[in-house]
Amino acid sequence: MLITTVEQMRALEKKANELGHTYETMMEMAGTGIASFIDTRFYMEYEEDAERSIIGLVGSGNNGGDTLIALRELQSKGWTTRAYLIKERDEADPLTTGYTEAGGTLVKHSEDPKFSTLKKWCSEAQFLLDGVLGTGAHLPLDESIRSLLKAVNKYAEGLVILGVDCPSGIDCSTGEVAAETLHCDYTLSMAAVKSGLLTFPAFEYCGNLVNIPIGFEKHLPSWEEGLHEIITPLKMAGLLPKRPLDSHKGTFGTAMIVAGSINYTGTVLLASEAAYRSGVGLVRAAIPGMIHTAIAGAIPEVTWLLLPHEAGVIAESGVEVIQKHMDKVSAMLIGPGLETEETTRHFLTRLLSPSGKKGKGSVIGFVPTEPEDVKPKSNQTLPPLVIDADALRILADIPEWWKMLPANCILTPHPGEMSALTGLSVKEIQEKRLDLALHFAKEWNQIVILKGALTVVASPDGHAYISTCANPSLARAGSGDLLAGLITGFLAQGVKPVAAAQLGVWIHGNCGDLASEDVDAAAILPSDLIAQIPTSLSILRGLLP
Ligand SMILES: NC(=O)C1=CN([C@@H]2O[C@H](COP(=O)(O)OP(=O)(O)OC[C@H]3O[C@@H](n4cnc5c(N)ncnc54)[C@H](O)[C@@H]3O)[C@@H](O)[C@H]2O)[C@@H](O)CC1
Ligand SMILES: [K+]
Repeated sequence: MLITTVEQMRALEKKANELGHTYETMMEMAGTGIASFIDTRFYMEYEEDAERSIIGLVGSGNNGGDTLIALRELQSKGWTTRAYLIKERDEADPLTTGYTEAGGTLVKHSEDPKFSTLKKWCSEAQFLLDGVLGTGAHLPLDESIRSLLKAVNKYAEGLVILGVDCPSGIDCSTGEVAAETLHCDYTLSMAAVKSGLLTFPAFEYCGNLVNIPIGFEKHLPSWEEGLHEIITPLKMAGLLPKRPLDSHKGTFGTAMIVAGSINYTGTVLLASEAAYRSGVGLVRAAIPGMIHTAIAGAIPEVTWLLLPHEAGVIAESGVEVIQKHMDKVSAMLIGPGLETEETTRHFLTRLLSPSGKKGKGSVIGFVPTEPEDVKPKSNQTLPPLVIDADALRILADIPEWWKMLPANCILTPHPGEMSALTGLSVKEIQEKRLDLALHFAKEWNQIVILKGALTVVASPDGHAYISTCANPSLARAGSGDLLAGLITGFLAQGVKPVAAAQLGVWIHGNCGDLASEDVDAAAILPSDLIAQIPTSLSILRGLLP
């Protein structure tokens, strides 16, 4: 599903119109598409004709036009339909006459100044189509529209509300929301979701997003170029790595998880288990050796690489141990629970960069058996990387840190880490999530996953992919380890970085939705989310032909 700004959409429609796919045709397709979605989606639930009753709120613009056509089509499919005209439309408007000729009932607000008909209709209907305002809306709302929406808010309780293109009262460019806006159960987006809806609080009013094609695809074959996308399960299913029957563990790669410290042990387990459950052949966790006994029994499948430590954090000389064991590692996650001590900073910079300077710190406790004179390999020899959590914090303190990284690493900052990396405030970041993620992905030449509700995956090529998952069960310590582990697991199986990032983000969000289906989200732990990965994967595979 694609995302457009209002300007992009207008330009596309104009071009299609010039090429002979007229505005009238697009509106006809919009209206019939809405009707067929509603009829198909709700047919089984509301089989009795008497139960299939819908009111359309019809505004004066094209959004109202879409709505009249949809009502006409539903009327001819056997629904009981009623059109409530907010403002006068032209007497000779063919959309109005087409609707009444199909047998539809129509009332004008001027004939119902106290909304008594509206109230009665609401009490008799199951569905409400909100076609008051579309992309032409500008706030503040006129008093007439405010009073109408207020009345509907009062009378339409319990109805299934479907927004035509957007919930009326939202500015589709800025995302600004009028207080009277109806909370929709579905938003039926014409051709693409309008970008303003993918901001808060606008998104909270949209319900489920549905795409309604308006038929300009064949006239504008390259219309999708340059548009951002919503991460959809259907697309994700196509990105899953294949599982050939004659496979062996080597077929699915090896993920190395460089993580953990004396204070953060569980993080290693969460990331490692998530990587395994993504389907990877082997997970090797590179940890400060002293925490091994505490966690080794927790997941029998994980293999370990014990690194030297200083007071419980990975020590600089861990670099040589890792470099000796890179054979077959097909993706690496660095960061969860590392902490940011001096020796770990040196460890990270030397691991990432051939020019990383040796630090002065001494190694206490574990002494590596590997020789000390192994030269750091060029950073270009590192496998695909995911950089998360404390590794991001460490990098943030290094001027032009991104130059130390190979291109196309996956960085997974939450807004606080993004703030450390960019020097911007969390507020500034949250206000312009999409723009900033794209800006910095390009500047750093890295894939940026800006986490949080409506997570953005921004690629350095200027494309962004947005998750429409907004589930508070994901907002908990440890949830990020799960995401980073999943992505690393997919990378290790050979999935391309931008695809692995999207797969991880979708499955992570879906695990939150699955885990909170029948229980309170407040009680869900990241380990409950991990338990949902197999179900989530089978949902995706079930979508494959
Ligand atoms: N242009 C096209 O080719 C297509 C447009 N489509 C539909 O058309 C919509 C856009 O149509 P329009 O440009 O006519 O815009 P709208 O249907 O959003 O309505 C604009 C009208 O609302 C009034 N208005 C705007 N802000 C207001 C406010 N705050 N208070 C009171 N009145 C206000 C304007 O004066 C104008 O009369 C889309 O959202 C979509 O539903 C679809 O039919 C597909 C094709
Ligand atoms: K609308």
